[in-house]
Amino acid sequence: MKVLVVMGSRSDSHIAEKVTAVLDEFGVEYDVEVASAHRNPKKVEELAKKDYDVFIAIAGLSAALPGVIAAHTVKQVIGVPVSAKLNGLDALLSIAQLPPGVPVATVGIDNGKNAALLAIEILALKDENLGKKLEEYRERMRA
Ligand SMILES: Nc1c(C(=O)O)ncn1[C@@H]1O[C@H](COP(=O)(O)O)[C@@H](O)[C@H]1O
Repeated sequence: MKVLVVMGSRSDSHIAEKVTAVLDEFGVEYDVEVASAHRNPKKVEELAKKDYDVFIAIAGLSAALPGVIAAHTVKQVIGVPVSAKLNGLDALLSIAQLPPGVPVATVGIDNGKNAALLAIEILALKDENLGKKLEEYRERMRA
């Protein structure tokens, strides 16, 4: 099982690092790409049509990226709004307000950590071992 972590610009790398740190911790395989739905729509379409299990799309400003990926796949897409301007409220609203029929899961502004954990929860539906790791993670948090 593999996750695609895609960001709209290299300037979002600090958020992508939060995502990959958690995926590494859980031993989840992933690829990282930079692709903008506005600047390079063909690349975004090609990536969205690849056989990943979950997509994590990181974007600031108008943040079309998660929704455009969702337009090309029926796999789960998790959007991470980035605080590039307006404290990230612009990106949060863009990602949360997809039209009915094309859902994107949204986490908090800059919250790459939760995006990774949500992706792991989705993968854990088919991977008992990952489920156990999530239980242990929660246990450590409680302690
Ligand atoms: N939201 C998008 C998309 C997209 O949605 O396709 N492409 C770039 N961006 C965002 O523009 C911001 C500024 O990008 P630059 O720093 O490259 O100017 C970034 O936060 C990026 O995610």
